[in-house]
Amino acid sequence: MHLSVRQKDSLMRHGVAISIDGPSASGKTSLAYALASRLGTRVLDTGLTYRAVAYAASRGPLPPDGRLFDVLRHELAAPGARPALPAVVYHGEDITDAIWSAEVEQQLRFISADPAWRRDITDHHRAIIGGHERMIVVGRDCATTLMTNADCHVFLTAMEAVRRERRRAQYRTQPERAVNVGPVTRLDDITREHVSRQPRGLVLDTTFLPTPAAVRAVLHHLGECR
Ligand SMILES: Nc1ncnc2c1ncn2[C@@H]1O[C@H](COP(=O)(O)OP(=O)(O)OP(=O)(O)O)[C@@H](O)[C@H]1O
Ligand SMILES: Nc1ccn([C@@H]2O[C@H](COP(=O)(O)O)[C@@H](O)[C@H]2O)c(=O)n1
Repeated sequence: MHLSVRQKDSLMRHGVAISIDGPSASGKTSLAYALASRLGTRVLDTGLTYRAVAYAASRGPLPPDGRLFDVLRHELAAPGARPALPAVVYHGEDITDAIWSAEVEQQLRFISADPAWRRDITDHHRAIIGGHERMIVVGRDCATTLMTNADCHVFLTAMEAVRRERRRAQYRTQPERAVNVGPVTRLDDITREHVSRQPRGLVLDTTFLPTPAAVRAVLHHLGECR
């Protein structure tokens, strides 16, 4: 399951566009950063924008129509080794840690269920991707909406109990973080179906598949798609 040196060289020279979708704690972020460091590709973690908007909503009235993204900045993760989470800034304040609070988690439900917010956030992501088309985009509707022309669409899944345990272990040392891991949602099902029908689609169950093995599977798949 390895790319030849020539294939890897070509991927790094020309860049690669990958969408990664899946339910919470299926391993999307881990896979994205591991691939990014192998391929020198930038990462857009769309969940951070949803969290940032939820944070802004929890802080009081939002700026008038269309102005939110003037004051909310969400950096792409630069190529290279796995960075700390990319900085998210609201009104000049670093909210990178604050977006993981229980309060934000509660607001998230309303933001992600609201079609108007989904549209505005999607437009914002499209504007970011417009300037860097060769990148890894991670989230919930990336294959269906944001990166329909990716070189490879990945959908990760894993048993709910395993995802829940991963998150519990991850946050054992960060009790202030309150991230819900629930059942697979309807949006997850739609995206999974979509990815499984794509010639460039790859559905991986990470229940017993460590991240390095998932990286190898994606690289192998990329090699076959190109
Ligand atoms: N393939 C894997 N096998 C075992 N543990 C994993 C795997 N992938 C990720 N993990 C662990 O599971 C936890 C959640 O991983 P990660 O943040 O990558 O998931 P995610 O799908 O991006 O979650 P979310 O959508 O909620 O942000 C982390 O502690 C990570 O180390
Ligand atoms: N493309 C996306 C990304 C995220 N969401 C919603 O935001 C929540 C936070 O995302 P995490 O990846 O940090 O867990 C997530 O639970 C979704 O509700 C989304 O709808 N679409």
